[in-house]
Amino acid sequence: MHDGSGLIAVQNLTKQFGSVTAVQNLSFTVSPGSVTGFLGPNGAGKTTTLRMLLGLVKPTSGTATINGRPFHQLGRPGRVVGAVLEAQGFHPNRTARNHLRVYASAIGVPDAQADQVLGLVGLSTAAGRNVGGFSLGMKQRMAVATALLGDPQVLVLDEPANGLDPEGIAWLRNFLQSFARMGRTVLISSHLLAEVEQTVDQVVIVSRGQTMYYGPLEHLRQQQQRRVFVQPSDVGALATALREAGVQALEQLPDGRLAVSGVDAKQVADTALRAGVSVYGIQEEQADLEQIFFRLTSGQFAGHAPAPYQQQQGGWA
Ligand SMILES: Nc1ncnc2c1ncn2[C@@H]1O[C@H](COP(=O)(O)OP(=O)(O)OP(=O)(O)O)[C@@H](O)[C@H]1O
Repeated sequence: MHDGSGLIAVQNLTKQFGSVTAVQNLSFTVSPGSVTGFLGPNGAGKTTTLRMLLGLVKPTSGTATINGRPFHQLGRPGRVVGAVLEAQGFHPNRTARNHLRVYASAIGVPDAQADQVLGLVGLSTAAGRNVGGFSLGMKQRMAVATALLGDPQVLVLDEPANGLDPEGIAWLRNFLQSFARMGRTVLISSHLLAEVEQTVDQVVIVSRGQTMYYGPLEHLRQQQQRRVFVQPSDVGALATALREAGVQALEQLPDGRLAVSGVDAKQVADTALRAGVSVYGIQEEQADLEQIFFRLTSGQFAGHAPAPYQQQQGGWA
């Protein structure tokens, strides 16, 4: 039973807890048929935003709507949006099936739906087992199953990949992508880009309650300045030729290579050829999304880029 498009719209959303601004003027939309990653480091305001979307926290200003309505105005919200906000408290001595039946009755859907959603998350064979004995990955699947009970148009999951092993992450990815392909809407939060990189179509990256980037992950990658590392026979001559060609972002590395920003390898090689400089090696740097993510979200690095050619050991934070 779906009474709308499944569009999530967050507009100029702000939440102030006393002197703490948890969310500041946040805007984004999530369209049906896509999986959107809601990314940011711990404390960035992700959970607060999702709680406002789900009617659990009142915005200080701005709006968060599903199908154009705030949560409390959705007729039968359990049928419109399924959500998992935190690692769920499961009654350890209750079977998976019974746990789901309790929730099914709470949102007014038939008992049979419990077995239906267990099938969807691959837990049919564990239906009669106590949830207390489930692995973390199985509990995450149970949480997703609970969110699916009302056959919702919109799925909102807070850190669903948290604690999942690679197999669990692969399962989640396939599941969410096929759910979205049915024309439904999926919004998942994570503080780790790598965890959801393969799953999401677009991302909303937040830091300190504000949007840092909103759009397809691929555009983010493309926006980053490329760098070319070149090993020339004469660094000085190539640097001069590149400057004459209008390239200013050059740096000589201690190992004798030249790092050139904002051009591709072909342009550098052509310039070297014209200047009569031999090229012994040339390499284009692949933009590392994880590093881009850290640059966008780490306040520490907000005002300046890190020393360009230092080898990064174990991330930026
Ligand atoms: N009920 C509350 N009272 C006061 N401050 C709060 C409350 N809820 C959240 N905050 C603060 O708002 C900010 C954003 O928190 P939030 O939990 O939304 O971030 P998050 O991005 O979900 O982080 P995490 O990944 O750690 O869950 C933090 O500074 C947090 O301490």
